[in-house]
Amino acid sequence: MARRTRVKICGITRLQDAHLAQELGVDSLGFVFVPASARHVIAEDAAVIVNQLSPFVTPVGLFLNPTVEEVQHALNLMPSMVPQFHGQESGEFCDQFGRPYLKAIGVGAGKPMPEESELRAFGQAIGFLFDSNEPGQLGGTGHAFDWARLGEKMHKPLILAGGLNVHNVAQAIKQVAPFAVDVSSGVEQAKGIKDSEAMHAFMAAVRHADEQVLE
Ligand SMILES: O=C(O)c1ccccc1N[C@@H]1O[C@H](COP(=O)(O)O)[C@@H](O)[C@H]1O
Repeated sequence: MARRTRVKICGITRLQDAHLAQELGVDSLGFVFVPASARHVIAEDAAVIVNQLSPFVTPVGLFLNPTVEEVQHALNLMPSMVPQFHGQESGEFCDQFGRPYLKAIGVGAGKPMPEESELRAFGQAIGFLFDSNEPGQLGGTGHAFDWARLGEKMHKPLILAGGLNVHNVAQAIKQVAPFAVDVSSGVEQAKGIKDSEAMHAFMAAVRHADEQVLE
C-alpha cells in the first residue's frame, strides 16, 4: 500500500487560504495564537474560519507559553481545536485541559534531543512536532534542521516541521517517514498570506513522494 503522509498547513489567517487547503486535501490547518508572531490571529477570527471548515479537517491552535485562560478561551470558541504547545510548557500544564494536543520540540544547534522518558511526561499528547529552534526566533523560521538528529521510532506520531517546501519535502518523507509534514513559510507569499501555486506544488510533491514509498 502506498504511504499517505498527512499534511498540516500552519499560519492560516484568511478564509480563502483555508478553503484552498481543504480543496487540496490538507488534513489540518494551524492558527497562530502567539501575539508576537507576524501570523497571529485572535481566537474569534480563527473561529469564523474554523466554523466553515469540513468536519474532517482538524484545526490546530498554536500557543507559546500561554495562560490557562488563553487556551480555554480558544477551546470554548473552537471545541474541535487541537492545541499545539510550542514553548516550555510542562506535561502537567498540557494535560490539564483533558484534551488531545500536540507538543512541539525545538531542535537547535547544541540543544540536546529529548529522551523518550521526557516525552512520556506529555501523557495526552497525540503527537510530537519537531521544528527548528533558533535563538531569538519564535518559530515558523523557514529553516530546516538536520533530520538525522531524529532518533529511532517514537511511541507517538512524529510531525516534521521547519523549513519544508516543494524542493525538500520529498527527501524529508523519504528520510524521516513522518506521520505528517507541517509547512508555513514554504507556502507563503508574505507572512500569514499563503501562495496558491506553492500550496498546489507542495501537495503534489507530498503525494508524489508517497507514491514512491511502499509500506
Ligand atoms: O509561525 C509562526 O509565526 C510561529 C510562531 C511561534 C511558534 C511557532 C510558529 N510556527 C510554527 O513553525 C512551524 C514551521 O514553520 P516554517 O514552515 O519553518 O515556516 C509552523 O508550521 C508552525 O508550527
